[in-house]
Amino acid sequence: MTTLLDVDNLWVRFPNRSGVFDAVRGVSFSLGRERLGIVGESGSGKSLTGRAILRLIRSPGIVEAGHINLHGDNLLDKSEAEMRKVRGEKISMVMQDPKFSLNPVMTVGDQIIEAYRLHAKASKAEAYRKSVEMLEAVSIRDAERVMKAYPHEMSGGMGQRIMIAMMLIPNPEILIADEPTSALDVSVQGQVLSIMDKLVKERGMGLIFISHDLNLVSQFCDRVLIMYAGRIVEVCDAAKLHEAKHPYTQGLLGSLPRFDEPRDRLQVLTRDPAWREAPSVEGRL
Ligand SMILES: Nc1ncnc2c1ncn2[C@@H]1O[C@H](COP(=O)(O)OP(=O)(O)OP(=O)(O)O)[C@@H](O)[C@H]1O
Repeated sequence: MTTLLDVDNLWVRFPNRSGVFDAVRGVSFSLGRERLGIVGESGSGKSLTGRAILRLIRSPGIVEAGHINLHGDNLLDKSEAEMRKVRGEKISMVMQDPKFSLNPVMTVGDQIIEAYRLHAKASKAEAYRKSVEMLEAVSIRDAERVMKAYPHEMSGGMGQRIMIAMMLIPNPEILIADEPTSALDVSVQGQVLSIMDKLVKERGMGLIFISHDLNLVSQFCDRVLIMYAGRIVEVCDAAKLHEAKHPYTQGLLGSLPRFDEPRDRLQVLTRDPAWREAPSVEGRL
């Protein structure tokens, strides 16, 4: 499989009064034209890993890595202006709550048209037509009405699909989706997942899907990196996640409620201090 992105020995550090807190500790992995899940409990470093790739870690946070190569081109060597281009054209990121990403005082239509015209020379009428098409492509019915609406008038699922539509305008090669469906109800979640699935299969996009939901990731992704305390503790084929070997992954799986095997009590995850110290596992293709 072609490697789109290669992350080598990534660290994210935050200086504090007592020294430095290492939130991501030497993570290495690659991404092909696949659905790569990153799972782990809250605070394990999943979101920071995604943000660090796009160089979105704010000061005083520090990002260090051997390289973050996009087609062999190291993103760490790029200027801020070049990074804006990467973010606009090559790698897009969808966050959990689209309401924070959409401008509240502009109609949905004006925002999509503006985003479209930033990337392609087009008349307003042409951009309008394309924008309606884009909304239809993410299964929004009544797209013309939605174009006239403001973000607060949208449901969470609708907002998320609009964000995805906007992210697709530049036809990015990589989409980083950070808990993109956790605020959505199950049927809308299914629609959003199937849109992302299509992008991977039909456009050959690479998807990094960050989630704390192991069941969802095992069903939706191809490969999974399991993170604990800023490191990758295990890498699995998603379909084989239930055969995972690391006690942390087993513990996460054991603490999930199941319908087929009702349990009186859910397992409590006891953490072994040695897990923190073990070197990060490589998640390369
Ligand atoms: N700006 C910051 N300053 C200091 N510590 C931070 C900062 N941002 C994140 N952290 C810490 O880094 C760790 C990893 O954060 P991260 O957001 O990557 O976790 P996560 O695995 O995505 O968790 P969640 O599922 O809750 O989003 C957490 O302990 C968090 O408190």
